[in-house]
Amino acid sequence: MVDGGLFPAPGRRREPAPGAVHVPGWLPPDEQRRLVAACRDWARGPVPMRHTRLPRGGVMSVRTVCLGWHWAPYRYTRTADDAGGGRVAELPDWLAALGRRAVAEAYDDPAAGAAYAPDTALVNFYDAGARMGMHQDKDEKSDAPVVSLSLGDSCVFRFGNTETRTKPYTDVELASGDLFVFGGPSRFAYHAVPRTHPGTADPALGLAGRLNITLRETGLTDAG
Ligand SMILES: O=C(O)CCC(=O)C(=O)O
Ligand SMILES: [Fe+2]
Repeated sequence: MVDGGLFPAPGRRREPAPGAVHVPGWLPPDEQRRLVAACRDWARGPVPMRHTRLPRGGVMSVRTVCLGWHWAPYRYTRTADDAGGGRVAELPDWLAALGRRAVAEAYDDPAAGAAYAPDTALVNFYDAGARMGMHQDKDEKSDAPVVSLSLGDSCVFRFGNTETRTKPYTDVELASGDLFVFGGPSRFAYHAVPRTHPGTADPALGLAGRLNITLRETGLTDAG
């Protein structure tokens, strides 16, 4: 099932699963442009954007660069040991603040927003053929929500359940500027990006492809 129909009204919240909230058109165009520019900066280093290698030999089709903590399957470290060894860039305060606003508005809960303290961001770039298989975000030692921001080409975002990587799931269309937050009973739900829709980005954004930023709380400290 596709959630929301052809032309969902910007800003209307919907909840494909308990604790999973989709806010279409959350980021206005100027904030989208600012984020695209920031992603370009982060992709330049100190750690390069790379196709993540999986332990069984696979290579992810998306390219990823991380802020705050570096994710490589299946843990977080401060240095990018599978991508040149550099120390990851800081997660900027303004991005954490955007995450707090996202949680507050998605859940209509200012206290939940104020309590949110993301310390890592994964920035994924999808070219026309890239996708992401069904997985859980479960390397974090915190059950705080994941905040997802989408830019550029729209995609199909498959949002499932916590038990299996199969049905029941809901296929949600994520477009540029959309916010998706998953926490509470949906925090560890399986999800995927089976495909993007190449060429659907607004040319004014200046991005060919899709960017997705997820903010997370790792629950980690440098003390280990
Ligand atoms: O690209 C997306 O919308 C989802 C990305 C994702 O699931 C992840 O980075 O773990
Ligand atoms: Fe994920």
